[in-house]
Amino acid sequence: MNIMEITDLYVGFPTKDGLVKAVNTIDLIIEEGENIGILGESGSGKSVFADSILRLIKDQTVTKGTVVYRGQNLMEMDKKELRGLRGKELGMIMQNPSSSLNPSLTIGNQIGEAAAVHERINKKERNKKTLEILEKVRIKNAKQRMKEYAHQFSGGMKERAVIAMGIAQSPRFLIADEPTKGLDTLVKYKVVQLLKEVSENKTMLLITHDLDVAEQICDRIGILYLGEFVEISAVDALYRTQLHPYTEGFFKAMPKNGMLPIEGLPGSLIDLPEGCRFHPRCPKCMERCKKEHPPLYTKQDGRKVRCFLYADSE
Ligand SMILES: Nc1ncnc2c1ncn2[C@@H]1O[C@H](COP(=O)(O)OP(=O)(O)OP(=O)(O)O)[C@@H](O)[C@H]1O
Ligand code: NI
Repeated sequence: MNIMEITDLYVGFPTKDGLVKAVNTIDLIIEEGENIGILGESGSGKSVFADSILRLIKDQTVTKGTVVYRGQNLMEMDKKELRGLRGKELGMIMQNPSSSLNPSLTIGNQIGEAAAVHERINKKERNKKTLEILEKVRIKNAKQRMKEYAHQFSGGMKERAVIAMGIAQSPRFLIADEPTKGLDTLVKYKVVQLLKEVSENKTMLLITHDLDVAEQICDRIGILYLGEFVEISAVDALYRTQLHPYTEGFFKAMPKNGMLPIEGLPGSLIDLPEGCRFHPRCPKCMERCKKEHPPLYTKQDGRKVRCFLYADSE
């Protein structure tokens, strides 16, 4: 069953230099229970995409398209309805724990607040619930630690606290933006284990740069380039073979694959490259790619790829 259907999603930021087309355009169907990864280099639009689903983007932004979550179009919902869904149905694990944790509130208070938004519960119940959540994200000595402040927490512990806030109301759908960023290998591994646990029986949209993290957590992956998907595929198939030349480059740029950078720089989001957006950097560029914008082709095995090399494979 589909839990979310995203159609023609577009997000543009008006700036003095022109319209920054950060998401342009995304179609994606997410099935209930799956973990879907969104990968792409810095600036490809991952965070804007995630934020736009929850309508966390400022009002003056130009947004188009529909995001239908369990039959309701989030883009047309009024703010009050939307607030009712956030946290309870749609949980968010924000990028950057340092800015999403309030330095002047204890960790316990913040999680308690996140847990009790829609419920009138007394202090004792609230503390009990907070303790349960902290234990769920495996923060040791939770009773003591809930009285502490963010600055007393290590990087890994802060990430756990942010995850705790995201899952506080047991949402059905979790969005996690770079939850392993800046963590060293061992801590990262533990956070990955935790994300696997907390996403059981949930749907999760995970944003990451990290191919190892995505491989461990996700069932399916979408690769973003300049605000659009260039490839969407099941994890196993994708890690065996990459179809799009950009995806191939992205994999080769990973440290364990030789760290071979993709030549050139991503084009401008204000003046998007004509034709295929990747063509100026593509080692396999053909004449057609310079003029025509390729659609997302669906291959017989279900993999999707936005590249004319696969024009005959549908
Ligand atoms: N408020 C804004 N006004 C103008 N441009 C913006 C705004 N917010 C984001 N952008 C631009 O949109 C593009 C996509 O940004 P986004 O944060 O989604 O990238 P990302 O893929 O999440 O990158 P990272 O991996 O570094 O987190 C970037 O070029 C960014 O500069
Ligand atoms: Ni981001």
